[in-house]
Amino acid sequence: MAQATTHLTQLNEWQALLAHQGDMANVHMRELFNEDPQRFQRFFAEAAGLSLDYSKNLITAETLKRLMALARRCQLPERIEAMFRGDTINVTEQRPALHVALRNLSDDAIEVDGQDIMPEVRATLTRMEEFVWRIRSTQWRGFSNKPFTDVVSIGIGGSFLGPKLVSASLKPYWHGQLNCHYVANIDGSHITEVLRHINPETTLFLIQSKSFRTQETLENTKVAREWFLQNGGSFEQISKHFVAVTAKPEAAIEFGIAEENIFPMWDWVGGRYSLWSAIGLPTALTIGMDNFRSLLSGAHAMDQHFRQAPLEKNLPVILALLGVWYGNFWGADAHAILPYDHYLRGLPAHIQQLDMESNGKCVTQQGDPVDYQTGPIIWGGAGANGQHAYHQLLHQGTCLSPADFIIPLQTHNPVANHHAILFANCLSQTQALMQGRTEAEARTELEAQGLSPDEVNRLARHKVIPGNKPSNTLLFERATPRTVGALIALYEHKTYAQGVIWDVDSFDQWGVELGKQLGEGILQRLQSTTAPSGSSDSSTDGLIALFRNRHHNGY
Ligand SMILES: O=P(O)(O)OC[C@H]1O[C@H](O)[C@H](O)[C@@H](O)[C@@H]1O
Repeated sequence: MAQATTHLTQLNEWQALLAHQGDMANVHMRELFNEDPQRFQRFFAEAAGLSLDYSKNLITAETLKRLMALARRCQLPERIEAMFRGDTINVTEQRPALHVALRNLSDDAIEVDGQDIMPEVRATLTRMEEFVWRIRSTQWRGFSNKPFTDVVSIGIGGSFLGPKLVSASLKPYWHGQLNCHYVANIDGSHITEVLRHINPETTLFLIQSKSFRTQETLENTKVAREWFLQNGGSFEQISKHFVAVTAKPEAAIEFGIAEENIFPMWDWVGGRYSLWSAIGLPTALTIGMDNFRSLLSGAHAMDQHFRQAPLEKNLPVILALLGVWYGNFWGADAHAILPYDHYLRGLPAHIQQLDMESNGKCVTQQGDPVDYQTGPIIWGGAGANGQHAYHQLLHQGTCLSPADFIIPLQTHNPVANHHAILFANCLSQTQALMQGRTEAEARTELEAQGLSPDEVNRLARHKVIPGNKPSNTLLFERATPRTVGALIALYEHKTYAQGVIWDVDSFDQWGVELGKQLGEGILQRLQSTTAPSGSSDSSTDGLIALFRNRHHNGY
């Protein structure tokens, strides 16, 4: 879909932001807070059980006005509607991106090619419900008639990170009898370590692959099947233990999965947006279908907010525009996701795929090279751990990485005074990033410690913290299925809104394909038992030779 921003950087709204950044360049956030006692209330928004304090940003009301003007000029409201309507917003693959349909709990129809897709979505949820019930109630058992104790999900990328994040986030809701494991990597150690601890009689394998042709997933599935057959299982019993989720059922059947054990996926769901589909089965098995539906309802609440709230109060839009502000006007090329919640520690990895695979693009939807920065490097980890490691760079380093601090008001595990201490750590970080410490303050502190004037002179400048580093604080009551659903959907929509501003296709991932294509040729050269034919660059050839010397003496 063409939009009005082919020359984004030439737009008046873009130029106005450039000029405004010049005005803001020497303003310190300390001053902004001093000048306006209402700053917290002014830059605070809520939706779907999430609260966003975005007052600790390098912004004024004027900044927001100009960012909103850019969003309107880029037709963001129309593009949001286009996504919900099922328009072909994935232009290179010529299809809609309808993850919102998977959590559409309203009665509204959503059409793809004139066909309402909601009946199929609802029917799949009902099938999942029945399946989850049969496993959890022990109606469906393993080959020796024992109930299942372990679920192993085999999948990678979007068929791994999302469900793994949700499973870990909702550990307090796990069914006591079922353990959940994930195998993704084509590194024998991953599957070996999982198989080492489970029993084939009581293990259910879920093969998760939209395309059903992902090398890592298929190779790991072969290993799992072989292990099953060598440890008491038979060919006839495979259907009791192997279930697949895929948009290519014929490939799964050919691979040996029983037709009745295949759950559908659809072309109109991107892998990194698929945890809401049957790809969420490992999660649904462990937390139960009621909780899985709550997860969907949280995401649905965020969907409605994204679709209906004015841009000025719209959480995903605010986060998206702040990202544009820093990436395109302040030179930031990274963004940190810092969950202060043990259960949410997988969030950075999921958002990393979601955001970087969606907006790591260098041409517009029309294929023209962009002359501005698109998606940032997403990184992060759990707080407070990071404070004792990489936060140093946030405080005193030379690169700018705005950060989202994410923390619940209440913990699932009230141990001693831990949660208050955790909360205090989180707030002290955002405060330190914002206000920093001046040289005068550093000197006063050193003098108060009784240091000599020489020592004060020697140390003061090292103790200066520039501050003025932007952060958002995202709060919610507790990590429940509903809030986790809303939180993930928030980042999905932020990603889409940024893709709209940058005019990129947020739903394809052609860059990933090149490595896969080259990998096939290299594998052949590594494994051929005769002298390998073909050559490429000297580095790759040299590394291939090292591997071959180790594995095929003589060649
Ligand atoms: O679900 P699959 O078809 O196996 O794909 C798994 C993953 O692999 C690909 O390489 C893509 O980069 C991901 O977006 C995708 O989620």
